[in-house]
Amino acid sequence: MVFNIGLLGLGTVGTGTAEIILDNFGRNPLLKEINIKQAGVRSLDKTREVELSADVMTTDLEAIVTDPEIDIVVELLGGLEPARSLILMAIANGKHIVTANKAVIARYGDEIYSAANEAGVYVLLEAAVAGGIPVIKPLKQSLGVNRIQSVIGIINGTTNYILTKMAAEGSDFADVLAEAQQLGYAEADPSADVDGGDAADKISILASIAFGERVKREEISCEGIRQISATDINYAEDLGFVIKLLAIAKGGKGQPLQIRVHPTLVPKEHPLSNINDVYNAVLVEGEPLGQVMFFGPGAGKGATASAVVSDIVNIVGILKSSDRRTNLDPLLSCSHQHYANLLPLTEITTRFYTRFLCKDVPGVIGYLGTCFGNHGVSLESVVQIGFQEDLAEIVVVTHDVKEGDFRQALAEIKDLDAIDSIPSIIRVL
Ligand SMILES: NC(=O)C1=CN([C@@H]2O[C@H](COP(=O)(O)OP(=O)(O)OC[C@H]3O[C@@H](n4cnc5c(N)ncnc54)[C@H](OP(=O)(O)O)[C@@H]3O)[C@@H](O)[C@H]2O)C=CC1
Ligand SMILES: N[C@@H](CC=O)C(=O)O
Ligand code: NA
Repeated sequence: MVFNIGLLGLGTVGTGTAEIILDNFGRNPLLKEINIKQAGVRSLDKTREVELSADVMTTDLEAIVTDPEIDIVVELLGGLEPARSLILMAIANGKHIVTANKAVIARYGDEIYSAANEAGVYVLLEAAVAGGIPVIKPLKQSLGVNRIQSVIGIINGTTNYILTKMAAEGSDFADVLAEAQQLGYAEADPSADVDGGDAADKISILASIAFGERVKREEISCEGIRQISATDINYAEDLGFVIKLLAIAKGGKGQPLQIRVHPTLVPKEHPLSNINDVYNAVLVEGEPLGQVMFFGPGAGKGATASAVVSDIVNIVGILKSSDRRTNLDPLLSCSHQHYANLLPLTEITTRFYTRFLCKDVPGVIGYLGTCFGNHGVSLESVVQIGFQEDLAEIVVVTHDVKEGDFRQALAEIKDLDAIDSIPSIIRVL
C-alpha cells in the first residue's frame, strides 16, 4: 500500500522529515509505504538541502490540503496563519494531521481538535513539545493512569543553549542567540524563544494532556531570559544554583492548576540543573508512579523530524489496520471538554532570589528583614556580596512564600531611603 503525504514547509524540520522518509534503509518498514506527493513552500527558487522532483514542489498550499490522493498533511510552516486555516481545511477534507506547531495548537487546539473529532481524523503533535523527546505520547499512553501532580520542564532549546553558554563561557547573549538561529533551533521570530512564549505554548499543551483539561494560553504567566545578567549567573553559581528557563505546571487534588514560565534558580543537585545546551528535559511526578524524567535533544533538524515521522508512521499503522475513521483511538485523540481554572500568580508558593543595590548605611539588612517580616516572608539567606561603585550589593534568598506577600514586602522595601534599586528578582525551585 502507498500512503501519500503532503508536506507543508520544507525548512529545517521539513527537510529533516523528507530526509528520513527518503532514506528508509534500516528504519521502520512502514516507511517504505510512505510517499511525499507534494511539498509546499514559499519560494521555488531556493536551493534545498533535500532533492525532491520539480513536480512535487509547489507554492499552492491549498491544493495540497484539498488533494483527494493525500492521506496525511504534515504542517511544518510555523506561525499562526496560514497554518491554522490550512490545518482546518485539511481536516475538512478528511486528512490526518501531523504538526510541530505548538503556537497554533496552544491557541487554536480547541477549534482544531473539535474539527478533527467531528471529521474522525487524528492530529498528532509529538514534535511540537521538546522536539525529538517522546513526551506527548508517553503522557497520554504510558503514564495515562497516573494522577499527575506536576510537570516541570526545560522545553525551549534556544534559551537553554543561550543560558548554558553564558554560564560556561561568559558568552554574550546576542552572539549566542545568533548561533542558535544558525543551528536551526530558534523560531522564525526568536523573541518567542527568548521571551518565554514558545515554552508557554509547550507547557499549555503538556498541562492540558497531563491534567485532562483545556488551558487558555493567554492565562499563562510568562517571563523570558532577556534580563538575566552575568552578575546573577555568577551569584547563583556561588550560592549553589544554576539559572534555567523552567516551564512549570502543578495541580491535582481538585485544586486550580498553576502554570508558569520563568527563569529559575535550580539547585545544583536537582536533575534539571544538568540539562545543558539544546537538550530539553521534562520531569513528571504522578501517583502512584513517582518521578520520571524524559531527556534528549529538544530542537534541531534530525531530532524534531524523528518525532514528526514517528507520528506519520503511527497514523499509517492505524490506517493499515482499520478503515473505520469515525472510531478514533481515545489514547491518540483529544476529548477534553472544559477549560482549567488557573491559580493567580499571587497565590503560588515559591522561594525567591532577589538582588538589591543599597546605599551603604548602617542597619540596611535590618530594614530589609523588618519589611519582609511585616509580610510573613522568612529569609533563608542574606548575603552582602560586594559593591557596585558606592552601592552595596545584597542578595536575599527567601524560604517558600506566597508570591503576593513577597510582592507586598518588595513594594514596601522599594520605598526605603536605603534602597537604590532591585535589579533582579528570580524564583527559586
Ligand atoms: N527548528 C526546530 O528545531 C523546531 C521547530 N519546530 C516547529 O516546526 C515548525 C517549522 O519550523 P522550522 O522548520 O524551524 O521553520 P523554517 O522557517 O525553517 O521552515 C518553514 C518552512 O515553511 C515554509 N513556509 C512558511 N510560511 C509559508 C507560507 N506562508 N507559504 C508557504 N510556505 C511557507 C517555508 O518556505 P521557504 O522554504 O520557501 O521559505 C519553509 O520551507 C514550526 O512550527 C516550529 O515551531 C518544532 C520543534 C523544533
Ligand atoms: N525554537 C524551539 C524549537 C523547538 O521547539 C526551541 O528552541 O526549543
Ligand atoms: Na516531543
